[in-house]
Amino acid sequence: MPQATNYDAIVIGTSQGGRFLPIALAKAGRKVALIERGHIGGACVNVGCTPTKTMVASARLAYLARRGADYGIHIGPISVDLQAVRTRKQGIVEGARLGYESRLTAAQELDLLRGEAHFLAPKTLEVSLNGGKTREITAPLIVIDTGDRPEQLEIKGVESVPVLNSTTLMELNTLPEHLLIIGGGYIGLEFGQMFRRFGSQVTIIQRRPRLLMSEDEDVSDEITKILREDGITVLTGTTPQQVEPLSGGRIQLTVRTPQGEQQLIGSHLLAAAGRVPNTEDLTPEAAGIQLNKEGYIQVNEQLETSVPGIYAMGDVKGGPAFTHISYDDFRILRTNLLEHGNASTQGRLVPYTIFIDPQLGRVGMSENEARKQGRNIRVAKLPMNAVPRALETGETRGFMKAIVDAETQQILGCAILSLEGGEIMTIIQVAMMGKLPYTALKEGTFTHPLLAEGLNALFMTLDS
Ligand SMILES: Cc1cc2nc3c(=O)[nH]c(=O)nc-3n(C[C@H](O)[C@H](O)[C@H](O)COP(=O)(O)OP(=O)(O)OC[C@H]3O[C@@H](n4cnc5c(N)ncnc54)[C@H](O)[C@@H]3O)c2cc1C
Ligand SMILES: NC(=O)c1ccc[n+]([C@@H]2O[C@H](COP(=O)([O-])OP(=O)(O)OC[C@H]3O[C@@H](n4cnc5c(N)ncnc54)[C@H](O)[C@@H]3O)[C@@H](O)[C@H]2O)c1
Repeated sequence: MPQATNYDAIVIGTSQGGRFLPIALAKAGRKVALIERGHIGGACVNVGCTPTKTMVASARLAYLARRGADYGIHIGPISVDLQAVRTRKQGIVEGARLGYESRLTAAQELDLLRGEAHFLAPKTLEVSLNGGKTREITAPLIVIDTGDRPEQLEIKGVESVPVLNSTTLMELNTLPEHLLIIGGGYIGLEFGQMFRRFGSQVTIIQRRPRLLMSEDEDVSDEITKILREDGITVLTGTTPQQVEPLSGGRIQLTVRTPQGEQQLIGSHLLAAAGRVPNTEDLTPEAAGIQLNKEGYIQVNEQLETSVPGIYAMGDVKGGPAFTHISYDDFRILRTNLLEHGNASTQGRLVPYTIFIDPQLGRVGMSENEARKQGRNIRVAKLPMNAVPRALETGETRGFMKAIVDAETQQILGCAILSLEGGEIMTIIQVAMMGKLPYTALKEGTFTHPLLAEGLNALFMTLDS
């Protein structure tokens, strides 16, 4: 093998964090190698946020079209062309990917290596290039942004049936007649509602007692009610036992429910039971990088691994798995590596939005978390049917809820289950960032009739 090429920095993975950091390092005059084995842009652009939210938009249109008559608009029978939905999705994904690719290839002092990285030693990597050759490269600074992938199902008989995951489900050209979904988390819920709206029968099988177990009970319960209203079968506290193929390509799934064993028959099976980190192929053990028991890379608050000079960002380090967190990891590393700062993950707000309809926008503490910490709290809650904008648009499902510190009047967190719940949550997040007391939102003048105006009424519920 030829001699190793020396770089100032190596970044592995081109996701939201991984593609910005090498550009910033290169702009600062460092000689940088960026390695990517798959599509440029990582999971978010190619198989995550971008394609799903594009398809969620198609599904919402189908939903609204079916509700046309409620608004006095008659448009005839509705049909869904899944191939056209997919083509629209592919166009948006490819456009985004090409944009990222051209920015990376145009960057000076940056070598984009298309292949898979494996550690040979703490500061040395071998890259198996996509063309078949290998290269050895070294750098004093290495940043790992290799992400994660769908976890495979461990159910008796699983090898005897085709199992879809979040990536392959989006490549179907024909609509599943009955989609069985294992897992009642983000992916199970977003795809469950999407395919129900496209016209599939959908059953969600959730092992834990509630959907979205880390949310408060009232949030989980309201979401379950909404999904059931939409015609989705939601089975909670239910464990898949065995799966087997039936004639005609159908699939039989035996589950243990709180009421006893039950047989479900579906046309397709989706694994949405969590994700596992992309660490095996990376051979981090060759560098002495410590992993936790689930295989995630252990980092400190500055994102440094157990090996000095090697950092990890994004999903591969465990914890909240969102694109904006991967991007914030980039900010931390840029501050510390290029600006002599001391940024850390400590105390950062982790907002997120689940793109069901109505959306669930969440930030800060849940009521359960605040009570567990023994905080003296007050809880503001308002059903969406008390908000004029929701009534006018016919989108009254859900509620707004905020947790307030009874002594300081500061907002500790919120759950907004509403049309554009993510945007409304962000208004509260900004108030939290500015450390405003809840009274500032209670008394603020907001445009009538916006959904945001509902924040006045939400916090007024604390007057009584
Ligand atoms: C269906 C779905 C929907 C989602 N929706 C949202 C959403 O709406 N909002 C949101 O915030 N988050 C969403 N997420 C989560 C989001 O996609 C991830 O949190 C985000 O992509 C994490 O980025 P990352 O930095 O960890 O790297 P990733 O995006 O996981 O990218 C890692 C990259 O590293 C490459 N790689 C891996 N190993 C190697 C190796 N050894 N050598 C070379 N390259 C390697 C991979 O090919 C990949 O391109 C969704 C995820 C999924 C699956
Ligand atoms: N809108 C968003 O931001 C968004 C959307 C999609 C995915 N994501 C990210 O992707 C990650 C992965 O999503 P996910 O939904 O796969 O995982 P998840 O961890 O959110 O949910 C998995 C669910 O499957 C259940 N489960 C696990 N094993 C099971 C089994 N054998 N039978 C039945 N149920 C089982 C779990 O109880 C859990 O509720 C999320 O944590 C999230 O960070 C984010």
